[in-house]
Amino acid sequence: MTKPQTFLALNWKMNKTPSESVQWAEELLDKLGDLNIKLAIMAPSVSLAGLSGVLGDAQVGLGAQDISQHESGAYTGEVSAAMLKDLGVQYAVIGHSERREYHFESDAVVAAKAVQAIKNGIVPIVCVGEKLPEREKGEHVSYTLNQLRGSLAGVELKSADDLVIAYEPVWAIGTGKTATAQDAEELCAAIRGVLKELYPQFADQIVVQYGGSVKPDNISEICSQPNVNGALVGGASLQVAGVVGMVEALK
Ligand SMILES: O=C[C@H](O)COP(=O)(O)O
Repeated sequence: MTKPQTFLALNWKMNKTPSESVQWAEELLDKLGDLNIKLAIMAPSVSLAGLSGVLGDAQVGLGAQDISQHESGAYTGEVSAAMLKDLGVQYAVIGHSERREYHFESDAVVAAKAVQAIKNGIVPIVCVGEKLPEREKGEHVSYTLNQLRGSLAGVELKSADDLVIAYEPVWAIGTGKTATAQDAEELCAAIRGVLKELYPQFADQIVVQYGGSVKPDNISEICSQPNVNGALVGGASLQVAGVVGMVEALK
């Protein structure tokens, strides 16, 4: 199987003001050489317009960190997929564990958001992954695959490029505890198995990322696993040097 192109997605979470974002992106573009991978910034919604202006048609893509499950209407505070698309947004993180935990997003809500994204030409990066108790009970595979099936209910694809999955074990997020490359491969391979059932014609080419304390030192080993096609990175994505380090490590 030919692996899909490696995709490094930078999830800034709730960091950087709009003006800091623009300055950061200008510095990154200045320091980045030619890319042999896909690279995109997942920014807070208030920073997307400014970033869109800076990134333009450059080789760095633009993503949001969430999307409304609704098309439009009386949903105060929500941002629709169509609004994001209009700004030039190409990707959206959907169902991140922080949204599942702090905003009580269920698998059904995650699936509805993924449907909205695809309908509007935005690629959802659908996040799944177990917490520590499931890992300790040895239930991490079944838990994550159940979550995946629920989060993809009713999600239809026209091509492999319509969807990205991120496997993020919650115990490894922001803790400095990285899953081993073998842990990442175990789950990413299992995820691909479910993708083969759901989307047999596209599964081999759907990008499956790993996320959780990824940094320049460990990204290469993790992404060299057969079923790992990139990373969703939080902490190490906040400094330009960290991003340049990860891009270099993947060369
Ligand atoms: O979306 C990114 C993940 O939550 C990983 O965050 P982290 O790299 O800070 O552990």
